Amino acid sequence: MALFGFIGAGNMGFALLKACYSTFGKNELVYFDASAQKCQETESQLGIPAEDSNISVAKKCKYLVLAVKPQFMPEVLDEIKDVITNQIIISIAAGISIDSIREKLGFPAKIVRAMPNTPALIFKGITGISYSSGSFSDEEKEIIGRFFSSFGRYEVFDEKLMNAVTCASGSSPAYVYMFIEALADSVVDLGIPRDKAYILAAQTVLGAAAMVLETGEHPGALKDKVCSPGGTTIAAVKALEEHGFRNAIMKATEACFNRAEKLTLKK
Ligand SMILES: NC(=O)C1=CN([C@@H]2O[C@H](COP(=O)(O)OP(=O)(O)OC[C@H]3O[C@@H](n4cnc5c(N)ncnc54)[C@H](O)[C@@H]3O)[C@@H](O)[C@H]2O)C=CC1
Ligand SMILES: O=C(O)[C@@H]1CCC=N1
Repeated sequence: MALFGFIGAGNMGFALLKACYSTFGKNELVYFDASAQKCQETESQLGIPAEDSNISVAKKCKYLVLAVKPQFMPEVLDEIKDVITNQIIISIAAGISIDSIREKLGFPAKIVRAMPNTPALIFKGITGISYSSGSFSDEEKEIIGRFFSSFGRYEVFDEKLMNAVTCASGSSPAYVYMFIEALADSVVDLGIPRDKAYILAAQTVLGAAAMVLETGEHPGALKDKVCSPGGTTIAAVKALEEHGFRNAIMKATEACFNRAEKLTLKK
């Protein structure tokens, strides 16, 4: 019997498997992916052979991580529902509510709904989590906490905020990469070599993010300290405002949230 079982070893499933491997060890992990290639890749990287089915994974673990796309959740839940007894389900699927999972399973299993992000692959993720009703023991909460800490930080939210969390944790790395790409392209245009452009842009994002987290100062105050009167930065800030920079981010969040709301499992 292993502590953790994974159904799905794609982008996120593999990242979480890898972190779990480092924290809990290979004897505490079982997994299966419908793609034989994913199973082979995971075995070659972690040295753990895949199980032969989702059922086998579900039967052999206490904490069952569902890491398939939201569209595949109904078929996976149908497949495993007869072997779920006291396992705790950890779902990372965008938009899929705790109630809709319980409805598919046919009973009120203990569920943790979570929204991690891809920096989990290098143990620098941020995950929003939400506990279902049902009493989680202190030991279960401790193991769940260690699991989510194994690939970065985590924060607990009321489930009604999980689609909003998705906009700021799960999806937002994509826009940060777009920002880095655009900033790098713009300085390549000014003659900076491309490799150095990515270093300048990415290290700036890393450093600015660390300033927010480590100083506790308001992001606006930190921005003001960069903007010398009549200087270069305020000229750039003015151009960003003229082009709707902040509004573009807010519109992105609105679109992300609306999509998450639409993904909820149909009965
Ligand atoms: N990619 C991301 O940045 C994030 C993704 N998520 C969530 O994680 C989940 C997985 O997303 P990704 O890893 O990006 O997708 P992915 O497509 O990379 O991985 C999903 C894996 O599930 C496997 N799979 C499909 N049907 C299956 C079945 N019936 N049984 C077993 N395995 C099956 C696929 O072969 C694939 O390897 C999604 O629900 C997504 O909403 C959450 C946070 C961030
Ligand atoms: O784009 C998606 O639907 C998934 C969920 C959050 C990040 N990737």
